[in-house]
Amino acid sequence: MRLTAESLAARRGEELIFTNVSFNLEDGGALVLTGPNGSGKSTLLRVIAGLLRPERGRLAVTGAAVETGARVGDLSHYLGHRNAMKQELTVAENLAFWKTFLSGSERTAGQDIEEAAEAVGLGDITHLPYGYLSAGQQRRFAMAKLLVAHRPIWLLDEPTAALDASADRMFAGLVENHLGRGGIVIAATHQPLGLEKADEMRMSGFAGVDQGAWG
Ligand SMILES: Nc1ncnc2c1ncn2[C@@H]1O[C@H](COP(=O)(O)OP(=O)(O)OP(=O)(O)O)[C@@H](O)[C@H]1O
Repeated sequence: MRLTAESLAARRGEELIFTNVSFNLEDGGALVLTGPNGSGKSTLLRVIAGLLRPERGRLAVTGAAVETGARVGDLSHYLGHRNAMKQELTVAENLAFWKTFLSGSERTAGQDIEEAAEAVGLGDITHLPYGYLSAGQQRRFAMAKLLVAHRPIWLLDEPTAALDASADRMFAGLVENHLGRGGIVIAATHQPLGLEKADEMRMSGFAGVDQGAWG
């Protein structure tokens, strides 16, 4: 699989956030987005996920296992700043919802809920309401969502915020494992994720826009 972005530009409201963002990632490839607050990392992830329309540019995913015309968003897990879990449902109920919602077919079936909970180090508390858990436990279970359905592309926004050191290592292991199986990861982060091989793209916000980047 190959994920290509060509000359992407994005706008939020009236503001142009970035222009001319291009990259190529193949099986096992990771891209880490860095840059100051407000430089457009989350915006770029949302564009890739298909949650925001790019102002300009093109995104494409190709490969033997990719159906013609497949959208990047449909092949992606998007882990945003928010965990996208219902506070009043139990962890197991939340993960069951995501498993059903995200696994369209045999090919996209992921791990069992208990297996995914074990993988994030919290196998014994899936019966608790999500809202009872600490911020770090909630984030760990948001990561378990990546495991209950298979999506080859992981789009991660500040994935390790609120995590302790052991959870950082656990998460680096999950990501390395995904990459080792040919997955692709794009992560926005202020902290090193501990990935052995990752390209870095530093976002600089409005720079370029003033320099006539529209051409
Ligand atoms: N819904 C929105 N409407 C208008 N402007 C927005 C919206 N969301 C974000 N922005 C603006 O877009 C710019 C880029 O924000 P973005 O969240 O992509 O930055 P970031 O690099 O992820 O920042 P951080 O490191 O703080 O998470 C900021 O100036 C922000 O104010």
